[in-house]
Amino acid sequence: MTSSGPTRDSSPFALQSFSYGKSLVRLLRVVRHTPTHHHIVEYTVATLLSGPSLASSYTEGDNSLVVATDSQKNTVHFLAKTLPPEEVLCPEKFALRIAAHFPTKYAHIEKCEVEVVSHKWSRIKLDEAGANEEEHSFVRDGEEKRTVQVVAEQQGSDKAIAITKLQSGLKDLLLLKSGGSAFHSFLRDEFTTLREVNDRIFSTAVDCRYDYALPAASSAGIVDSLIASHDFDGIASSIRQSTLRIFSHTDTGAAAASVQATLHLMATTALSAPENAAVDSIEYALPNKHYVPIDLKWAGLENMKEDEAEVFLPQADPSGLIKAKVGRKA
Ligand SMILES: O=c1[nH]c(=O)c2[nH]c(=O)[nH]c2[nH]1
Repeated sequence: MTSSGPTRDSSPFALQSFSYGKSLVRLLRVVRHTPTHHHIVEYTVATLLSGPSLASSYTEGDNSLVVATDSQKNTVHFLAKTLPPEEVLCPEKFALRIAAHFPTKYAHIEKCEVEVVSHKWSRIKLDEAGANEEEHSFVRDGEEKRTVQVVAEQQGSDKAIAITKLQSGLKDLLLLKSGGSAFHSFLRDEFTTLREVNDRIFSTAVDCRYDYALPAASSAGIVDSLIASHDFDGIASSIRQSTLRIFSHTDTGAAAASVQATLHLMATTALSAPENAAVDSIEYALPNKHYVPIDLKWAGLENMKEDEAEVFLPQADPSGLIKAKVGRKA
């Protein structure tokens, strides 16, 4: 292919940043522990590659160093088939292996960014006590997802691999409490119409991300050592549980004053748990999905007192959005 544009030297423009890859790579992996007892994971994966020598693919139409996005997709599927089952079943371990693969295999790929989204499949439980767990039958019991973002980069003259980002998360976890949430004593001026409430509905879709502490420098076997030394599934479950606990139990006191205060308690509780010591910082984005009492005065019915109302209108938009990141002090 010939380039029709000006050459790099004569161009008044500079390529300032670039990366390319495949998004929405989907897969389901079945692990057959026995012919009938299975584990499954369903992932949506994205890869993004970059490195200075790939600039010519943009500026000169030179594809000679381009690892095709189709090949990136094939690599994800190959690793899903060939990695040890315990690594594929854990989204963090799978993302680390994919991210390290590209800058390890290709000397000119300096950086790989990977995102893995894990969709929820739970083993079907047919009796209340959960004793009767189906061996290879699963249910999509909610839209919540685990997420992982990893960045692997070559460092130094020996191009050793460093992991410069390992961020896990939880998103689309839809929660609602029908009481035990307040919002009052906020700034009032000529723009204020909101009534103060001591009790209201609080609903949110939790978006939570947490960063793992990482060694500053690259080191041989960094991915192996991260995989061996972290209980990623245990940490994900601890953070999910503490998020649910704070959401449910924060009915009174300072942490119940607002979504802001509840969010802060969620974050500090997660960081305080000894099992989460490997987590450096945690951030939440909590929409405040509004439900407003419906006026039924036309029928002679009182339904407008926030703590006595029984029929509410879910509001599609707008919603509040409360965000914060909390880290450990140095
Ligand atoms: O918890 C809340 N925080 C706010 O900042 C806010 N603003 C608002 O209108 N409602 C709420 N609720």
